[in-house]
Amino acid sequence: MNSVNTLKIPVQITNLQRQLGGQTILQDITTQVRPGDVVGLLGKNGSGKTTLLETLLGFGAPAFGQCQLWGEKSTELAPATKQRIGYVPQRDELPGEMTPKQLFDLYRQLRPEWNDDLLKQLMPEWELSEGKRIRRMSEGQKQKLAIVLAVAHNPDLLVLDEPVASLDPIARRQFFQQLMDYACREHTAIIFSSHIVSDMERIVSRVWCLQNGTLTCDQPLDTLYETVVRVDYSGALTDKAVIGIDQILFSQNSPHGGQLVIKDWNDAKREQLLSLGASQVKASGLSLEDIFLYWHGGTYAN
Ligand SMILES: Nc1ncnc2c1ncn2[C@@H]1O[C@H](COP(=O)(O)OP(=O)(O)OP(=O)(O)O)[C@@H](O)[C@H]1O
Repeated sequence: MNSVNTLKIPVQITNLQRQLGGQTILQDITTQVRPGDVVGLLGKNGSGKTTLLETLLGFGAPAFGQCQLWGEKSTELAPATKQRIGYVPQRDELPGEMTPKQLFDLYRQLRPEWNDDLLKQLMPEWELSEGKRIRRMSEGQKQKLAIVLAVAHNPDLLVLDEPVASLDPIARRQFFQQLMDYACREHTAIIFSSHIVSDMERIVSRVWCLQNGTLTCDQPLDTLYETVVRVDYSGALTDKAVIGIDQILFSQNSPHGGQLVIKDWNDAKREQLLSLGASQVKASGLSLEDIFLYWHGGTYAN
């Protein structure tokens, strides 16, 4: 890739390995995020999501490989490049003794692209008061304020680590609607992690899935829907025969028929099933939540 191209790519991660406390937390991650991409980062507790988001933002150096934002090494970003980023950390890092108004006054000085119009729209929409001390706010109110602060300077890259964990269902819906409007309007690259997969499904264009620090899925959401499917079939397919089919995430077989969940579903796999003795092969789509559950072993999937 030439340097002109990397300048246009908000996030480029190459062969990333990160170690913490002598342990390898992230390994072999190579991926990128382009302008307008909305990436949903999924993974079980402890799979490395926060570590990945913090590393790509330059809060800590990789043991191997690198993260670049618009062609600059994340750990050595120029001040002007930092201004292009909005970040909502997983833990509340707001100064409790300040009010939102005092914070806004401060940020307005520091951030040239500060957007007071957006603030005027978001504060009442989210029922936030400018004069209330932050330490007196509820967790959800603080989370909303952190989101407002992250978007109010019109960033080109927005990174949100569990941004909706404390929000009520109405606020969550509002947040996703606003994020969607924002992404369409500004062509901003967005990466966010969440355990609420059904919400994520409404908005993401791409899915990253981390398993023990490895990116095992990095695909457009549409591709996932098309290629990870539940297959119902009639006929006697033995467990032994099923083992010969690549990328099976789940299987339940009886002498009369059965059900499989398969990755990378395509016509060749359909033919393979037919040649093994299956008939009436019918593939149907899955929700992102079910895809995620099957991807992790399927124990609790429907
Ligand atoms: N400073 C640290 N030193 C050693 N290990 C750490 C440190 N920070 C995190 N880890 C470990 O790294 C792994 C990944 O943690 P991380 O917080 O990135 O996971 P996560 O996917 O964000 O989890 P969750 O969904 O619970 O927020 C965990 O096993 C955690 O214990």
